Amino acid sequence: MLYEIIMGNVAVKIKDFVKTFGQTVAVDGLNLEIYEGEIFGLLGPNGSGKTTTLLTTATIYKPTSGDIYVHGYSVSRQGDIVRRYVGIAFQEPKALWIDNPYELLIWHARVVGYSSSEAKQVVRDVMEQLDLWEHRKKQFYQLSGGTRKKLEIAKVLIQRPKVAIFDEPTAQVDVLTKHKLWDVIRGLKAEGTTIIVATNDMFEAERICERIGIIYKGKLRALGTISELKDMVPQGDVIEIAFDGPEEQVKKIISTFPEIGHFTIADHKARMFLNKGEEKAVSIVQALASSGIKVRKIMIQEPTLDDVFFYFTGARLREEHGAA
Ligand SMILES: Nc1ncnc2c1ncn2[C@@H]1O[C@H](COP(=O)(O)OP(=O)(O)OP(=O)(O)O)[C@@H](O)[C@H]1O
Repeated sequence: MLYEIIMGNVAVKIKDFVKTFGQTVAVDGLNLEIYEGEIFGLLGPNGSGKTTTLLTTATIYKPTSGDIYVHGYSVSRQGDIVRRYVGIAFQEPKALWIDNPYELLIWHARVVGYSSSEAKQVVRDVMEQLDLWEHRKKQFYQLSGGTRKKLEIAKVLIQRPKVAIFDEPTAQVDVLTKHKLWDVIRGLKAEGTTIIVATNDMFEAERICERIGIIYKGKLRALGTISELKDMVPQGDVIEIAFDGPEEQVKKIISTFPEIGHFTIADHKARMFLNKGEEKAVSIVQALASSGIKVRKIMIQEPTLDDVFFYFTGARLREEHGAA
């Protein structure tokens, strides 16, 4: 685990939330609570309803039915108050009628309440922090994908909202920049910010999210910490042991462990499928060793988040959008 999770006050409560666009049901009865100070990940492939949920939380859309509450305030009825709590980094910069990144961030800083001189200072600080300063006067079309993402994230850093929302913050961004942006997000968490990240990248989810909601076709399919979700996959862990000794004997020993769902033995290698493999591996190795079997190599593999996603949805995250 990356962080200790303390389930505290609810920062965002999503209650029976439905959003339709014409005939399209984008979100279909979502219920979810996000706790103050956590990094929560909404994990799902393109089109699963993540952006719609985030944009509604940020009061850009209104729910078709149900509601979302931010620190107790309804996005449907108290949007003005909700907007004081929420900041969002969109998938792509908007407001591109503004001349350049610097002017965009100055405009944003003024909107969120900085005076003119404060705005200049905070914009410069944040642009320097994100290595954006050299791009400040460029045209938007000249910016790389990574720089555009940073620009959106800069808005959140300027605003310092209580609830910070990031919609696919590192999609199509190079690895170095990804790490930098993840550090920025962790830094906000360290300051006590509640963070919601929408992602279809399981590595991103593993790196930064403490709890995850798996969303697919507008519905929540599973919820938990990453290790809880992995443990929910029946016999999701694999222990592979290479050994010297008679295979028949190894088969007998392994059969005495009821927690091993099934196993195969071939070429002096046993592959066992079970849950909580890390906890069980020691006793399996001890049982083999005390019967005179020499264990040459042991490998424990837990399910990937893609396996978890498949278990709950029948679909693959990777296939549907090709995450690296
Ligand atoms: N403004 C809109 N008008 C019509 N349909 C929309 C609109 N926004 C989203 N949808 C549809 O709602 C569904 C959910 O889309 P949404 O953007 O919320 O998913 P997502 O998981 O965020 O995916 P992506 O990463 O592609 O944004 C999709 O079928 C999408 O086509």
